[in-house]
Amino acid sequence: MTDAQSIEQLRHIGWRGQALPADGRRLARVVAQHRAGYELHDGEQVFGAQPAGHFLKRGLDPAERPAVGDFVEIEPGKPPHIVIVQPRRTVLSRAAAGERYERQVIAANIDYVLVLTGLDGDFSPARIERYLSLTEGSGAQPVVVLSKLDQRAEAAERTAELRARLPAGTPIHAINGKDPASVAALAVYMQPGDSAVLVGSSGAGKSTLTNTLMGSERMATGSVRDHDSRGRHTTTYRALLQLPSGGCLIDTPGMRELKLTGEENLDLFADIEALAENCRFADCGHGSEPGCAVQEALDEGVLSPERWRNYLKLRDEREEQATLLESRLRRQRGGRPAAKPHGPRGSRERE
Ligand SMILES: Nc1nc2c(ncn2[C@@H]2O[C@H](COP(=O)(O)OP(=O)(O)OP(=O)(O)O)[C@@H](O)[C@H]2O)c(=O)[nH]1
Ligand SMILES: [Zn+2]
Repeated sequence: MTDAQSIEQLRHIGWRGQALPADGRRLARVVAQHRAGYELHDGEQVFGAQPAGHFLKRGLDPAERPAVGDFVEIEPGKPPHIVIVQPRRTVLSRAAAGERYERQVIAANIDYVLVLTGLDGDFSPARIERYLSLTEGSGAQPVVVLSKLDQRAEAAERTAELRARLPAGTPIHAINGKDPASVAALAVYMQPGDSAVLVGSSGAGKSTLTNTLMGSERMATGSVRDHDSRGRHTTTYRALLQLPSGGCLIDTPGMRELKLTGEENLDLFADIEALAENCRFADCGHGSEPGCAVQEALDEGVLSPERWRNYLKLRDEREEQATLLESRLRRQRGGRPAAKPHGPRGSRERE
């Protein structure tokens, strides 16, 4: 570690603050969390650190502990200690598995979630919608990236199909992940102070895109690693990449296991929920009920059956999760019933 930290350097690890910490503390970003402690990046190098005692207190909300993506203030020492977690600008989280209900922070301070899908056999609007619903409420902006533009004749139709289906304003980019000129369109999401994560199924082209984004710098680092004992540096190497465009790309294993938590709003389907408000019966099951606005929209081709099915699937999953969440909260409170996140609607005909 050098003496003075530069704000310029911190911008390249995604920091957007104005004032450096006082009292001899330094600023760094959490890039990985292990049982044995944290791995931090200070804009220059990666090093290990321990949380200060107050983070280990029993009963502390786990969300208050340092998490991947956090900017933390550290006190020097061997090892250095994390004393403060700076306020988060965004939080990607999920309900943690386990006996007690807990929210687990997957990554903090992520500005853009790049949802990567191939225009080939990987193409699935339903899966894209699922990823988009995961970012709802996080503060991070989702960006849909379609790879393999060079490979598929039907690329234009698929892109158009998606544009018509997703909420207006969702950025969609079709690219060839191997071509730097094509990938350059994504640089707007990776400027100094920006942090992006890349999600998508295996084979979608995440590594290919990452390599192209990194350009020659990544290749240089890659060849160094090849002479290294592989594995040992892998986490460090992958966890936070400083991009030539000035921003950074964070790669955390947690991002690949995102699940719906029961708290999503499904804002993405606001039009369907508005449509259902027009059914004759307030508790319409949208099956064979008379006066069902959803069936009418399906019949008229205004609503696509595929999108309707995906909405139902995500809604059921959300309700299942919400029930689980409620029973966990009740157990935690010792048997007292909780307010239901999504209560049943009254069975009555509308006026
Ligand atoms: N032609 C073409 N091929 C691509 C493109 N993007 C990825 N590929 C190819 O698709 C295959 C899978 O790409 P990867 O980058 O390894 O995919 P990944 O998402 O990192 O996959 P995992 O590591 O399994 O998660 C490779 O053979 C790439 O060369 C693209 O835009 N155009
Ligand atoms: Zn209905």
